[in-house]
Amino acid sequence: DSGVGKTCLLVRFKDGAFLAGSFISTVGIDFRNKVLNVDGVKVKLQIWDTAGQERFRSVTHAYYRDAHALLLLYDVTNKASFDNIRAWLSEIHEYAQQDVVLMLLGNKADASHDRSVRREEGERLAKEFGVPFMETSARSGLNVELAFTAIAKELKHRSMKEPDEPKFKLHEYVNKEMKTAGCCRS
Ligand SMILES: Nc1nc2c(ncn2[C@@H]2O[C@H](COP(=O)(O)OP(=O)(O)OP(=O)(O)O)[C@@H](O)[C@H]2O)c(=O)[nH]1
Repeated sequence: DSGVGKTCLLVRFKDGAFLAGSFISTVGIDFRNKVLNVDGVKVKLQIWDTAGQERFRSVTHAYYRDAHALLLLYDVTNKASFDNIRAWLSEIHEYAQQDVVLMLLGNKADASHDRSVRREEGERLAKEFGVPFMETSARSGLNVELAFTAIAKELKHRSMKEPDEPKFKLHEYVNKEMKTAGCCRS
């Protein structure tokens, strides 16, 4: 949805900074590239930042088809954005590739006073749909690197398919990383 923090999350990942100040809603679509080193291999991520506003829906639909991965965000301070996740998931099933890598993110985890969606609710929804889940914060940086790195690892493993290499398991990787970091790394 609009305002959940998609642009801020991407800017935090790309530039390591938080876009404070007034909220400038994305018009249509935007993108940023970032090159990551994944286990000694350079992986270039081209990350599309969609507009959450309803009036841009037809523009954003066009980009689902070519996406290798989708990060689906809601805002933990905005219950409606959480409730809308089911509708976004059905859009994804309609427009995206069947084997698209999906991850559910509950953003603005820093905003504890305004929280209206508990972490357990996010976990439950993610489990229901079989997608990895974590809470993030573009403001504090919580789990931002982890979310994008996990996606990059999955995409790298899919594209390289080394015969002797064990299959990368995104779910397990995310759960393990969250546990070792006590779920709260920035
Ligand atoms: N507290 C807090 N505020 C955040 C966080 N991420 C984004 N915001 C604020 O939420 C507002 C919206 O952020 P954007 O990143 O522009 O939202 P968006 O999802 O890209 O919105 P659209 O472009 O309209 O789809 C801004 O005022 C941000 O400062 C966060 O992690 N914590």
